[in-house]
Amino acid sequence: MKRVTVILNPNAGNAHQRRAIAQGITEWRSNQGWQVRLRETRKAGDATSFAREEAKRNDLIVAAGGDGTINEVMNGLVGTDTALGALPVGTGNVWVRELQQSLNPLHAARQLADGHVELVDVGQANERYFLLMAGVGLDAAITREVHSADKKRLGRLAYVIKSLPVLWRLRGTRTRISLDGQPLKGNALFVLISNSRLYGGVLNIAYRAAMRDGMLDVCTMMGDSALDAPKLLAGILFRGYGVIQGLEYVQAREIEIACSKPLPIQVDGDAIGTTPMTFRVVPQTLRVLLPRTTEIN
Ligand SMILES: Nc1ncnc2c1ncn2[C@@H]1O[C@H](COP(=O)(O)OP(=O)(O)OP(=O)(O)O)[C@@H](O)[C@H]1O
Repeated sequence: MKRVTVILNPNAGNAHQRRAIAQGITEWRSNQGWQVRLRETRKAGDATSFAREEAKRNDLIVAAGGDGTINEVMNGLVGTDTALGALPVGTGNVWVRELQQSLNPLHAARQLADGHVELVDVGQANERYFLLMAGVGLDAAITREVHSADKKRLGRLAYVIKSLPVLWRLRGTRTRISLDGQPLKGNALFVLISNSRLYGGVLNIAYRAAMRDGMLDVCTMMGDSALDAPKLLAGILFRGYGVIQGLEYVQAREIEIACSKPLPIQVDGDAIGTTPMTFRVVPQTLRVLLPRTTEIN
């Protein structure tokens, strides 16, 4: 018998999605014979402490929330034998999209019942682990402006609206990056350090990323202001890394970033601090439960 704890962020999602989760749990109990407990978070940070506690007595911890809740749960599971599962109740649901898992929580629960476990790499930003990616500069500045009420009201459109004033103010910041000891300097607009491929659920920026290769994929976007953004975006879409000026793609195990002024940093969609920061890969350290048909890169 499988012992499972579902950690639910009651702030994410709507009543319809929560009913679907309750239905999924009922099916796990009756069809799979799983012993399932539900715990609801009350504040940011709860999901990590709950996951750490529950990892001692469970085979599987399921994060029911958005990517932020999944990130908090995986921070409590790294290095344990307990697997991470996800039920999508968030705004972006990038992890669930990356796994080609259903965005309907009940269908996603059925896929997990029939799923398989794989061991994957995670990234680390100073002490904080990340599953998908870390962003320095532009995207973290936008993330800081998007509050959970905005996401509830506007969904993913909140990111588009909040990006406009951030883009207006955007200026390149003198930045030194060390990629496994190799220096890279320039005026950074945005640096993406990725463990997985799908950025924001829509764009394959780190198109070579693989979650079991023991590497992080680093995309650096240098420039003076948002006027450089269309060129850089075209470079990303047409894979012009190393060809378009200011756009580079490198794989590394350890990345240090320092800037002339502190730049914001986000991991898995939540703002966590500012530069300077060191990022590293922790290879094959997290068990994840995937739909049967999903093959992880
Ligand atoms: N009960 C709670 N009250 C307030 N904040 C919470 C609670 N539970 C979790 N959080 C915080 O809310 C953040 C965002 O939640 P979550 O990721 O689940 O939803 P979302 O932001 O709508 O989705 P996405 O990350 O996919 O955009 C989490 O990173 C976590 O720190």
